[in-house]
Amino acid sequence: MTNQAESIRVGVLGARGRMGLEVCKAVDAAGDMELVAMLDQGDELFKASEAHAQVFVDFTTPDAVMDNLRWAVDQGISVVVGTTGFTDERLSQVREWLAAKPGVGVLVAPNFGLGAVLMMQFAARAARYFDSVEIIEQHHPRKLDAPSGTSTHTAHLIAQARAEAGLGPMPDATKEEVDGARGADIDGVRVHSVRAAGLVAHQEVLFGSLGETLTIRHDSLDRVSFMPGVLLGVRKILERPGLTVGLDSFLD
Ligand SMILES: NC(=O)c1ccc[n+]([C@@H]2O[C@H](COP(=O)([O-])OP(=O)(O)OC[C@H]3O[C@@H](n4cnc5c(N)ncnc54)[C@H](O)[C@@H]3O)[C@@H](O)[C@H]2O)c1
Ligand SMILES: O=C(O)C1=N[C@H](C(=O)O)CCC1
Repeated sequence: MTNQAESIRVGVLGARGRMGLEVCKAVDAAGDMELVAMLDQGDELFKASEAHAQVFVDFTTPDAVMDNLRWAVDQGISVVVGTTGFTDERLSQVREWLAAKPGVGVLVAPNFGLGAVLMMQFAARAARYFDSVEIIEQHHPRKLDAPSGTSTHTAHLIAQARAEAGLGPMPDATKEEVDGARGADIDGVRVHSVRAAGLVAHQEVLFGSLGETLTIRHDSLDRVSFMPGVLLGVRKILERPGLTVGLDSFLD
């Protein structure tokens, strides 16, 4: 049963989108949360502060998210962000805004699937033991960006682990005859983006070494897979001022 006195007041941005609709349902069904605002493109953000939202959940677009974040942080509203497109420059900008608002928290998580978080952790752990690694991410064809936020984050983690282990570039004698044939180069890791009807969100990390390969794969078969992670973010963000990147540190 909802205890109104302790409920977290949540506003959803991108509420009419694929993820936003799912988040509204999950927040509405959570006994410890109250859905106080459902906003999409064209709606005025001040409606959420009028509704006294304590936390925003943003699943909008890479073009929209920074303006939303700026406004929320200025208003003292903490934000759980699933929207992709976060470069190092964007993260530095958010840190700057937060420096002026010490009580406010922002969580930017490239993937809220708990299995996906583990897949990234396992990939980072395996990285030092293999000569080669490539990432194949697969998504539905209405996705606006490539490569995915998850694959970019995974590539950063792998590159960091390889650098810490003193590994050099991967063996690869191939001359690319057609641009793009070898995928995108993210921190020295090749990332291949597949878009096909019927898919939701999937990623394989393929490692190779002498006479063996290791494949780590995660599949989100339905957008409900992201909801436990989103709700965890909402529950924890009010105790986590400043910027947090990735859901990892919110897990026990
Ligand atoms: N982190 C994760 O676990 C995760 C999971 C799924 C999707 N995503 C990301 O979330 C984002 C949204 O994905 P989606 O599939 O729901 O997209 P979508 O296109 O279905 O939904 C986006 C919604 O945002 C709305 N919107 C656009 N500008 C807005 C603004 N200024 N204010 C409020 N709403 C605005 C659009 O009208 C649309 O309804 C993408 O960046 C996607 O990559 C992240
Ligand atoms: O459907 C999407 O869009 C997704 N985007 C995220 C990404 O870019 O990694 C997470 C998975 C779903």
